[in-house]
Amino acid sequence: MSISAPSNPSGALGNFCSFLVRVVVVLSCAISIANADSARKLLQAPAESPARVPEGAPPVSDLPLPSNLPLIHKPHQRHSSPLSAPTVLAPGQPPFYGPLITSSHPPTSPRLSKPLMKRSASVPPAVELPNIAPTQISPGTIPAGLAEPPLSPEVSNCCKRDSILKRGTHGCHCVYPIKLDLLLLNVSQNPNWNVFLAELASQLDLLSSQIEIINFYVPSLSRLNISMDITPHTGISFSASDASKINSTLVMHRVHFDPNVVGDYKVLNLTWFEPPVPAPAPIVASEPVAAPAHQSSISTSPSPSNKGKHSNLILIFGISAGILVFAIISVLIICSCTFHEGKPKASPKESVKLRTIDAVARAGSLPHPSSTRFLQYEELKEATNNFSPASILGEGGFGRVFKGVLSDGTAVAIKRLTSGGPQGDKEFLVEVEMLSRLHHRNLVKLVGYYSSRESSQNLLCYELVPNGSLEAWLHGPLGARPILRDKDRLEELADPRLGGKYPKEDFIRVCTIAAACVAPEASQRPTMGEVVQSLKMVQRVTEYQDSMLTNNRPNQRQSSTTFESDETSSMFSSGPYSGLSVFDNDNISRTAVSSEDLHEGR
Ligand SMILES: Nc1ncnc2c1ncn2[C@@H]1O[C@H](COP(=O)(O)OP(=O)(O)OP(=O)(O)O)[C@@H](O)[C@H]1O
Repeated sequence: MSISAPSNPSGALGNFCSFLVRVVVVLSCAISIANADSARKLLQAPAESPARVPEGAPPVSDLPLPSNLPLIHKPHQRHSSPLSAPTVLAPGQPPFYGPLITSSHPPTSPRLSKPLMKRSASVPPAVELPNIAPTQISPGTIPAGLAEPPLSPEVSNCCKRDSILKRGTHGCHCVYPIKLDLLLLNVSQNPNWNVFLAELASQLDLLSSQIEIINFYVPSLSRLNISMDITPHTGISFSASDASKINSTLVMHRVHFDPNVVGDYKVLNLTWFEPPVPAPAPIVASEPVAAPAHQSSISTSPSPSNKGKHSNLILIFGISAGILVFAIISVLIICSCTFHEGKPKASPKESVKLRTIDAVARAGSLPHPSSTRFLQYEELKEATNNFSPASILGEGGFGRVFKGVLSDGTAVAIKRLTSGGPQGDKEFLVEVEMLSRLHHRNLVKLVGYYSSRESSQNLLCYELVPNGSLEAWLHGPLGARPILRDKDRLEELADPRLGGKYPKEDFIRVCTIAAACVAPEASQRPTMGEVVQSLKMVQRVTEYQDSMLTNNRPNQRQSSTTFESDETSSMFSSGPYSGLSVFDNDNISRTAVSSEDLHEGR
């Protein structure tokens, strides 16, 4: 019994799985690209949409904004995350004067604060302010009679960029200030600067000690441009809300100075410094210069806005990862199911057989054929009575053949092959595989086999042919040939049931053909085509003679064109029987045989 192997289900499955995996990979790529695009858009959003109100400054964005609202610059960009790139504090509200960038001030005093100097390198010059341009008076000088503002004497190089030394502290205690430039419009001849600072501080909810004048500039007689550093009372920088509050208080003119001291004011610039926030990755999607120079910005890092973007990104990546994992698991499940469906379901009996074959294959270390039964050596040994000489059927070129009966009652002929070595083992198994697939009614069926590399035993088990071989029947002592060679014994070959009632001439002709077929040498035997032609001639001669007898026209036999004789023909063209022609007297020509007969093989 053979077990049909599946038509390579693993190959088709492999192709299917590979297709699905490709689909998943393509989907993943698409998702990644989409994510990257989303991320890029999110990252670029602040720079591309400068008019967007930052979520990070709700106190400011909620405020009613005056037309001359100065914008706040975000000085720190070097270490800032792109998500904390400058955002606009006052969308669509251009300042009346434009911002007064510190760098546009003439370098007057060496006491300009260090952050101011540094920032001038990275911030482009701003809009010119013709109304407040200096006229006759040198910057940093003060007209006679005008009381000079008390400049902060403390300058230190120990602080980092944009930070300044906090006044009144020991050591290098640096803080990030808010820099404020005010244009005082009506400065008295002898203003009390302490009163000015006190008024400013109290109306900004600050302490006087938090404000220090670091520079001044006199554009005209009664006007004075004054630069101040506002330092945080606690911590090292102002919070976004504190900065926004100071900004809005100033620009909305909620601060009122004594008209006898400095008069009204205009806010020229307010810059809020904060410590750089270390970014996890050097993402510099939006450089500081990318922000419009005329717009101040306020940004915190991380601001709530950026947190929101981060959470959006995390959400997108999370969903994408989830989809990817789900797709991969689905593909694996589908592949697994398809693979199990593609497997042939062997019957219990076949399973046992396959297990046996597997076990033997493992033991014998050679792949064993699965298309026929693997028989146990013990069974074969028992069937042949331990390969006793009495069981021998015959011996061929590859070993002896023993007669036996298997445990299930099947009569078999067991051919025990002589060892052919390792190569012989391999060839044996190949042959078994081939023989097991050959099925024909004229071929002896292979029942099973046994093979062991260790014991060098290879046995084939065939169906038993009970009546002996053809050769024995033809050439053996009781066979046909000895009788055919003796004309006196030919009658022994005729079926006794005929009782001698048959055409004797025809019988002789058929015996002649049979004798030719069992010639000792193969080269002397006729081909099958010749045998068929000869038998047909025998039949036609008989029919012709019958017809002649029926019509009572015996002379027509000689004139028949069907069976014209060439006088040289004989029944067989070669061999010892070539001269023997039982048809000679009948003038039967081989050319009378129809062409279709010639195509019949041996
Ligand atoms: N299936 C069978 N049933 C009965 N007898 C068999 C069967 N197979 C072989 N024999 C006997 O065993 C003898 C040896 O057969 P085997 O097939 O080994 O050799 P061979 O066919 O005669 O020649 P070769 O070795 O060239 O194949 C045969 O002559 C026959 O008598």
